[in-house]
Amino acid sequence: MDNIHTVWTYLQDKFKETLSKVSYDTWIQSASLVRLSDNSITIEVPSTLHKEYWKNNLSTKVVEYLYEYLGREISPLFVTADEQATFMEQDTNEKVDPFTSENKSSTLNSKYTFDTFVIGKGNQMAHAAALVVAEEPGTIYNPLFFYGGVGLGKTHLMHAIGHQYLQINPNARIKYVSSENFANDFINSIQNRTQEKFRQNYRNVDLLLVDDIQFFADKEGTQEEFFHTFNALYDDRKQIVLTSDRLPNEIPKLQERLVSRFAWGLSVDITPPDLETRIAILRKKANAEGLEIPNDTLSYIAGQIDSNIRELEGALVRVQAYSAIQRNDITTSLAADALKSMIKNDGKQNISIASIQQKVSKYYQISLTDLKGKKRVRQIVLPRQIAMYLSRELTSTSLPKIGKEFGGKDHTTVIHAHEKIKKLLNEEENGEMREQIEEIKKSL
Ligand SMILES: Nc1ncnc2c1ncn2[C@@H]1O[C@H](COP(=O)(O)OP(=O)(O)OP(=O)(O)O)[C@@H](O)[C@H]1O
Repeated sequence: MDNIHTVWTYLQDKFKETLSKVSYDTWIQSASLVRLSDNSITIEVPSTLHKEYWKNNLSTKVVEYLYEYLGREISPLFVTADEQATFMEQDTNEKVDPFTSENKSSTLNSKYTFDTFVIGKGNQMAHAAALVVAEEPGTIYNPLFFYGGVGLGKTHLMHAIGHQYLQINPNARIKYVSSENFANDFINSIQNRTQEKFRQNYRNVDLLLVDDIQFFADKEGTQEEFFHTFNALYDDRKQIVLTSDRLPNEIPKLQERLVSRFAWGLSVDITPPDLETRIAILRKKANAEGLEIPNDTLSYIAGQIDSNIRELEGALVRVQAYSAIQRNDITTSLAADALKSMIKNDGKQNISIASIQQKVSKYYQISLTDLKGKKRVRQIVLPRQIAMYLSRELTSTSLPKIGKEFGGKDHTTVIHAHEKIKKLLNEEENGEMREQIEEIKKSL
């Protein structure tokens, strides 16, 4: 039977024969075959830039090669890692790919393993807890709860637990889902009167991984259902792993009984990586993709992107693509050029948090010390939240870093401020506030 690995190896070999080394390294090495069915395949690529390239330059070849190998016409679909994550979640309840023998792990991203995870100060404890849970599930830390800012490796660790668990128990039933997909599955099951199937799907598993549970906020029916799912699995001593961008008690409108259950196990935060860890992550990614990048260039890139690992990876992809397009080796000056255009593209590089703070404090006539301080009076709190909102909207700075710039506040305070101002701006009666914010923006 055709196996996803052999088909991918065949395609890789064919491309190796026809492409130059640098093209092969840039486009093929960075991709992976994530799904194979009777008449289609899905290839995961690192970015939209790669996706366009595959579509325009490589897709005809894929069809041709697969026809040669499989004797039938197969249409290729290209997805970025983010899109793939969504597909995976949507797919978990339904199809079983007849061509792979790895159905149990089909919901796990093969790149997110313990082997590819770099340990640093900010994630050491989370990593250790993840390993314990993978090896002794359902006993010591149940549930295991990871929380922290965007793109810091929570999902990666979750998948790593799944892979490790499967390695030890090859027949284990594992389910990975985002909280949004859990909610969608639940709603669909009500609409289609398939609630029993839904329950079986979620309760007959050995390991349940639920990502981004902050999106349970405000979804009462889903919380109710999740409460029962949680209880059934917990009583059965099945391991549950959850992630969120904040602690359970900071998730608005999360039922108290869920908050308290989530606290039964272990909650561990993941904080942004220091420079050394960022360099180590870049080095590992570069090695995995067979890229030769001098150490000073790796340090340069790591120095530019200082908090979010997803962005750090994006920067590496950009540098890699830039070098392939320019047909030049990767050097620090090439990286600087590549990243300059990246930063220019999102238009966020020129505005600093300090300038936002200055303009906002001047506009509302409060001191900078108050703006960054802890006073809770309305005349100060609102400008402070507006300044945080603008910092999030107009700069690429991570949430924890914004919090730090505002007198060492937690990233959840920034999330809260951003959400609050966004909501106020959407309310019709707040026209005056919209104008004020526009005026501040113009002055920046
Ligand atoms: N310590 C690490 N070592 C290697 N790669 C990492 C590490 N941490 C994160 N990454 C990589 O960074 C990217 C983002 O990580 P991930 O998706 O796990 O973040 P997250 O915390 O779940 O973010 P979000 O809150 O947006 O869901 C992934 O490609 C992941 O492989």
